[in-house]
Amino acid sequence: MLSSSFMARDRIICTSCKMPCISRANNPEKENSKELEHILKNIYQTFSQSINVLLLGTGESGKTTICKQMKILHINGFTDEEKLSRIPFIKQNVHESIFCMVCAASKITPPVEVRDSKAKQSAAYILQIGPDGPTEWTNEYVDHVKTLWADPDVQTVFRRSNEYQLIDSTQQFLDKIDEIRKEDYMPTSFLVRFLDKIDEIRKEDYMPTVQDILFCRITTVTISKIEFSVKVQMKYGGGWAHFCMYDVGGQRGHRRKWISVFDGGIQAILFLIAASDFDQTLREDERVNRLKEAFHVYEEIFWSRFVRGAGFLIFLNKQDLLRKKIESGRKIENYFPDYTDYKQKNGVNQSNEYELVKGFLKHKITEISQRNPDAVATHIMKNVIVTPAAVNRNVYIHYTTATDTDNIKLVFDDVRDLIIEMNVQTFAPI
Ligand SMILES: Nc1nc2c(ncn2[C@@H]2O[C@H](COP(=O)(O)OP(=O)(O)OP(=O)(O)O)[C@@H](O)[C@H]2O)c(=O)[nH]1
Ligand SMILES: [Mg+2]
Repeated sequence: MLSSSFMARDRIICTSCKMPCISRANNPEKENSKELEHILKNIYQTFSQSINVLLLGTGESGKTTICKQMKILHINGFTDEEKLSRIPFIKQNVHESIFCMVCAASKITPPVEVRDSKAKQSAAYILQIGPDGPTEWTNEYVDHVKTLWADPDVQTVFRRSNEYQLIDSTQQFLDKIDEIRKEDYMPTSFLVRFLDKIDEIRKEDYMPTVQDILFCRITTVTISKIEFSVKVQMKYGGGWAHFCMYDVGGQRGHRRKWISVFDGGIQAILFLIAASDFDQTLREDERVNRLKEAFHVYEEIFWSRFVRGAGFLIFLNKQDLLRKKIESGRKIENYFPDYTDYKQKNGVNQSNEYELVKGFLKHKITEISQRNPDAVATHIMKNVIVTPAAVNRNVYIHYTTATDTDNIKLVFDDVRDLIIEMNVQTFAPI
């Protein structure tokens, strides 16, 4: 938690004026002090200019999902028009999931044979459609998808999804069909969580829910910007802080565009790492472990001279999936052998494996952030990194589930205060 001297205790907010809005503390001793003048000036400056936050992280770490959450939390959610515009992506995600599993069945080692004759027919049908999906969602198509998803062999392929590239929202989209079919089905956002909504999705009047949108993966975004204002209350003043959040593509091919965003003056970086990625490989290079790549990229960005002045926050994201994996017996030490050593040192009084893994990932990040700059190698982004700058900054780590609005609301409240605090300190005298 934060230990800032600027954190809200005496909440003094001026309600009559618009942004930027600063009120003075009603404290006669302090009011005239130089220190208070200085603090107020710094707060004023922070509030009167936009705070640029850059979301970074490798492909599918959850950056776009965080932006969608900011829209829900700070900009009245999505309009009907925006929701409707997501339908093609949702349909594409459903097809991508099922097509991908059918293809993977014969390719993984050992392969999985789909034995049921009906499911076999469905698999052939889906394969013959190809990766782009059907031009129209007919009943025939939907029935084939459902047959496959219900098939135990396809479920086996699904459980082995770390051995090939499957999008994370697969289960959410495909699971819920039966629920939705029920007579007493209430389409609350909780129930409608993108599970096997396929019956629903094919309908002419289908309107995606916020949860559908959160779980929908949109591959086309390379750089997008979202602007919002949040109310901030601090000890000596408060007001509306204006945030500009930049969402960039995270796959290797997109990373060279990151530099153009750095040039705009970035006050804070939210670096996302999909914690559940430990047993998966990159979509763009199946020889490379996803989590190892995330750590490499983190290292390069952390030491980059381009972001020297920026505050740094790390989201260890996809905690829901990490927990599921660990609780189902997946072993992180098979991919990160140093976990065994960490466990021996730290696991004595710790029976909860998931908590230990969380601690281990945090430890890895701390280790990277404390490395001797001279030892920092450059990997993928060698054109961006010049000389590692002398960086002296704290590293703040949050465990997040980007698809959970409540979780992100809580985390962002902390992050907001921290970013403001970092920026107020930027103006402080040395
Ligand atoms: N279960 C779960 N799924 C998540 C979480 N965060 C993101 N996802 C899903 O992961 C997929 C990728 O998320 P995105 O937000 O598109 O990732 P990104 O970082 O923008 O990816 P690129 O744009 O390719 O760099 C989407 O299907 C999201 O719904 C999470 O915390 N839990
Ligand atoms: Mg994205």
